[in-house]
Amino acid sequence: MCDNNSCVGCKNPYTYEDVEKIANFLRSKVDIKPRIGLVCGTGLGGIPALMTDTVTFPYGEIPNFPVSTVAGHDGKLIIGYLSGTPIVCMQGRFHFFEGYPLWKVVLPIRVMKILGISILVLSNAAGGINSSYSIGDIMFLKDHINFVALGGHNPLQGDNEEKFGPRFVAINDSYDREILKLAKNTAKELGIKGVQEGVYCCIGGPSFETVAELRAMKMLGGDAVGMSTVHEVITAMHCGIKCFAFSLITNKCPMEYDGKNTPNHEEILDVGKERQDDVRKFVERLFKNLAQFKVK
Ligand SMILES: O=P(O)(O)O[C@H]1O[C@H](CO)[C@@H](O)[C@H]1O
Ligand SMILES: Nc1nc2[nH]cnc2c(=O)[nH]1
Repeated sequence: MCDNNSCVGCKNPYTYEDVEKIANFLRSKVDIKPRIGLVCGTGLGGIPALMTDTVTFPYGEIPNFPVSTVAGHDGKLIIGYLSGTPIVCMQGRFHFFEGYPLWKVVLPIRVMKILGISILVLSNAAGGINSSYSIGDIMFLKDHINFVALGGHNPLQGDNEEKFGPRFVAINDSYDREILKLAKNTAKELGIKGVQEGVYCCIGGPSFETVAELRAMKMLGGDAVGMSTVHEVITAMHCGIKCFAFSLITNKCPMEYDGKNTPNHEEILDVGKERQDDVRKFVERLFKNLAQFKVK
């Protein structure tokens, strides 16, 4: 094991106070107290354009923060307002496959917690496993299957930091039912087509899935697959943040051995661009509706 706090096997060295220092750095530069956090997935980095009164921090300028290495992830933390609500937005996230240990992938969520968020909205690009899904559909997550955690990698591993939450945390109710209801009503209000509700499977990546793996996921009840989100959700649940997540279905997964539907990152980015108007409209209205949402 190396000592640079970056390899997968490294134990999380960040105490609550270390994370607080990062939050204090941000607080020293901006007066806004964010209420909601937003994580923009692959190809969904256009959402921050909707924000007002923004202060932008490239990840490289935040002390002790990781940096984004994936195309479609700009690598900026933006604090400002969305639909009148103070928010903190990650324009680009970190992934396990980038070589970061999971505790580092989720570090921004703990920073957001200390900044004061009580709700986290996450987005991602995902491949559709459910045969009734079409490219461009928006799937609201009702649950997930986390193959990374089932395989032994969990962002909460290592010493537990009690100031964030307990050693053992229940995550059977990760996707807040009330926010999910609000999101469904929001999509209905706007007449957005192709809205689904389903189970997101998380793999480590960066290779996509084999046909046999996809068929196994389908048998287990998975509707879509990607390489992110669930680690952030686990961390948010650990420190008492309510979560809502949605996937943009950017491709149909290859469920047959016929060479069709082979996923590639460029097409995934293109679908993100094609659907950005509806996604932006939805996110803007969701945040407007969330402004009235009382966190219990
Ligand atoms: O989950 P986000 O960050 O949207 O990224 C998705 O897109 C990438 C594949 O093109 C993978 O990283 C997958 O997880
Ligand atoms: N793992 C995975 N991630 C994706 N992100 C977007 N599409 C896909 C996919 O088909 N598989």
